[in-house]
Amino acid sequence: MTATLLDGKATAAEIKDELRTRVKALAERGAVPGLGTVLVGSDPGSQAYVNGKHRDCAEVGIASIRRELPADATQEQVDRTLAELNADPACHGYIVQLPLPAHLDTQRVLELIDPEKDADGLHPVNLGRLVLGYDAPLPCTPRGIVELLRRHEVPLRGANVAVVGRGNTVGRPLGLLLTRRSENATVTLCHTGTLDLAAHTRAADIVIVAAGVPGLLTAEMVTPGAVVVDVGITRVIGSDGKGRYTGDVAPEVFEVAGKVVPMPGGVGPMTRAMLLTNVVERAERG
Ligand SMILES: Nc1nc2c(c(=O)[nH]1)N[C@@H](CN(C=O)c1ccc(C(=O)N[C@@H](CCC(=O)O)C(=O)O)cc1)CN2
Repeated sequence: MTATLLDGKATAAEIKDELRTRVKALAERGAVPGLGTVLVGSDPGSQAYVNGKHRDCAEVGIASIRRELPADATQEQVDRTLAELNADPACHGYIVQLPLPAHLDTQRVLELIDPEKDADGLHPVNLGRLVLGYDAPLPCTPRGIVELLRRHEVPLRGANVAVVGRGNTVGRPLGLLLTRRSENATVTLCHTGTLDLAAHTRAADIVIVAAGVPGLLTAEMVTPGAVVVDVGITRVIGSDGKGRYTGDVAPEVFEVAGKVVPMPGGVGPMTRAMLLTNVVERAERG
């Protein structure tokens, strides 16, 4: 048996089509949603991701606002840039591309984003709102995973879900999303302190791996027919000396699982689509 692939790229394209219609409706009311990005330094990977976000904006009709600072930018310069975006009425939401250079205080930077303009949904106020079940921009990767599973009719209600990884951007908020009444899944949040990881993943209907450990999830750790979601994305150097990205799911898992969200082509494109969704929703609220 080979698993059915849940295509994040195609699903993200569908979502972008829907967003294009919503953006047109906003334009008829004289409102153009705007997404801002703040890039500090010239890391090629981060530049590529930021360029991708602006390409996505152009595709759906969202206005792009780009702020670029040198790698040696001071904390003050960054703070000033965020204050400008917070005050800019054309900017409905923005993100600070991570990781930031080591001399900058990432937590301070994230906290300086106006929570109402937090397109990544990572501000402590918005994570707190998620805990309390209040309306808030949702973190893009967890939201993208839930949306992809929903659109591919993977039942969540009553499902046993093992989430591997307790990071603040994926694992922890994903546990919160999946246990909302609207999803009603039962979540086991596994991490480096988990004693018998395989026992938890084998007991799960859905296994979501966001550990950043290439090949961590092997075939013996998955019950036949389970749904597996690969969130891992680690840059490795192949035997040919070339760099490439690899996920957390070992290739043999595809022979055991019923459905797999692969990397590439799964969670990454959905994360990008959810960023656009957060900005359009913000603009629709006026
Ligand atoms: N402020 C943020 N910084 C970072 C985030 C984020 O969500 N917000 N995530 C990553 C980088 N990132 C977006 O910024 C991102 C990474 C990967 C993908 C993606 O689509 N990946 C492809 C595979 C790799 C590739 O082709 O480049 C895939 O999964 O198919 C999208 C966005 C860190 N920083």
